[in-house]
Amino acid sequence: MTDALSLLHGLPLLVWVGYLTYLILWRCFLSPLAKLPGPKIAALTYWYECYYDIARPAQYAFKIKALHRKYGPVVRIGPNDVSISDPDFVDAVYAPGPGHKRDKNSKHSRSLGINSSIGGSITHELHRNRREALNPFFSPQRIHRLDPDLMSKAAQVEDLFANARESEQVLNLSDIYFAFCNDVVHKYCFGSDPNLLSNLHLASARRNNVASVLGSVKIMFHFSWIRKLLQWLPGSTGAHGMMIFRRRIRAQIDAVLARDSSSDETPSIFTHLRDSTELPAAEKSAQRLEDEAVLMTMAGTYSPMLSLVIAHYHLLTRPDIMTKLRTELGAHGCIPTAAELECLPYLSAITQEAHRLTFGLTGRNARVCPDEPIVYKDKKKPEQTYVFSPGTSLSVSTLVIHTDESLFPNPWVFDPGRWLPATNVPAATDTSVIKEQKEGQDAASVLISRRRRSMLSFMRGPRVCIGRHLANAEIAVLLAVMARWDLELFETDEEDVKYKHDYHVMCPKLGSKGVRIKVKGRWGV
Ligand code: HEM
Repeated sequence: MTDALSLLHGLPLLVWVGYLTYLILWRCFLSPLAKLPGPKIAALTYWYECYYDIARPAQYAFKIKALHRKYGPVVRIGPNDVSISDPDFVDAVYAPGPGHKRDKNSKHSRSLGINSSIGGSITHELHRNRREALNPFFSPQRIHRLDPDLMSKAAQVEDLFANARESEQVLNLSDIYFAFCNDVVHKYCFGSDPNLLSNLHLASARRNNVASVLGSVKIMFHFSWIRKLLQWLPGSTGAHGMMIFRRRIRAQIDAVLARDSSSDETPSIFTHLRDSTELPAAEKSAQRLEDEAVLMTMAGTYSPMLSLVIAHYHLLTRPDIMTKLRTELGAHGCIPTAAELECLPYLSAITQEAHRLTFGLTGRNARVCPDEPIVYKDKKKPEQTYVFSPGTSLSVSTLVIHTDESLFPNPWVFDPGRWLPATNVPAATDTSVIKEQKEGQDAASVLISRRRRSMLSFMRGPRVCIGRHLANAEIAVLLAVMARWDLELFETDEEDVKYKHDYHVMCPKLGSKGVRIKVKGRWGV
């Protein structure tokens, strides 16, 4: 009897040991993925991933790049994670075309804790239904209706520059652009302008709060179970920052749900979701709408702010680029509409280059095909074919592609010329260009369209960033504003804008205060 009892007590331990042995054997030696090149022993230890992600987030993406250099285009980077570095394989992973499904990797997607948002939707079908409800708000035509809002916010930015010139005050562009994007997206979501641009101290606090949320993403990625615990520890963790952020958003959602359509002053994205007759009730619960709004406001504020400060930093350090932009804008006395600005080739090239060096999402943004194998053929070794079975987590690293020297020579240099035909005549010996060239198409266009196809800033396929047209409209208008002012950098250098850490989005040197400037005057006046 005693023997039987002690056996029973030892059972949980036995089950654990058995399970761990199974994991180690399967993941390291028996699973089809174990045969891939890459850090095999490292893949054995889940802790290796944690170490790189949490202790050395700066190095993680660079580590993947180094692994590709060593092993080639296919590398196993985690127990169930395969990284591919071939730009021509981007669409097979992210945009396979109609009839093919791509789920998200549930572990990767839960690190922000907004599981019921569109971005947190794991399965292809659930994501499609949520996306359909939001799509009408994000077409280029619909975004251009926001021109009056963009113009009035741009005028506010100009007032800030004018006042700072008078008072010789130092301005923080990161705070200003954060506030600008926040006001625009908040009004679109909820119908009212929070006017963060009128309170730059608050904008700075909110920007730092979002940065602290992002700073904790890697810890949450590996230890999502401690979120609940950490959020009650004030100050020290991003989890607490997220709780504060969520409360603010929840108050907006509760206010929307408390009203009905007859009392809405301005229709907005969330009044539309509330009144939708197509969405089932569960999709309109306060909790789900809160998740959706947290994603929308966070993504709609922080990411375009990053592209804007990167563009502006380089315009201020590279007078040749600023001169070309001013020449292109020269004919326009007042700020043209976003639609007009987006047709300007040099301005669009600056935008594209800023997106390239902002890198979109820097972490592993994997896709899982649930129902069919994905086949990859190595171009350099035609005899080598990889077949990834359904359920394999595949990702293409933005850092690896955006700094691929064969696509973007001198990749860390900010060079809008990469996106313009006149400055991109490929060598006559470049047979890959010749092969791709269609009748009547010049070689430069082939090269540029290959670069465009490889860009991952907004991702590709059915989960491509829904806010990309809004982001580009905001950037176009603010680039036109930048060109009208003579500014100089204040205690800011490249370390304040360069990719140093991977916190889901790129993060410059820790402790950076942002891009700061002094206003010398109106340009040309
Ligand atoms: C330069 C600015 C921006 C960048 C670089 C960017 C980048 C991205 C990327 C890479 C994704 C794909 C995420 C994934 O695969 O999980 C994404 C999705 C998303 N973005 Fe953006 N974004 C930007 C601006 C915006 C703006 C202005 C909004 C707001 C209106 C926004 C809202 C969203 C939403 C809601 C999703 C989820 C879409 C889905 O899952 O279908 N983004 N963004």
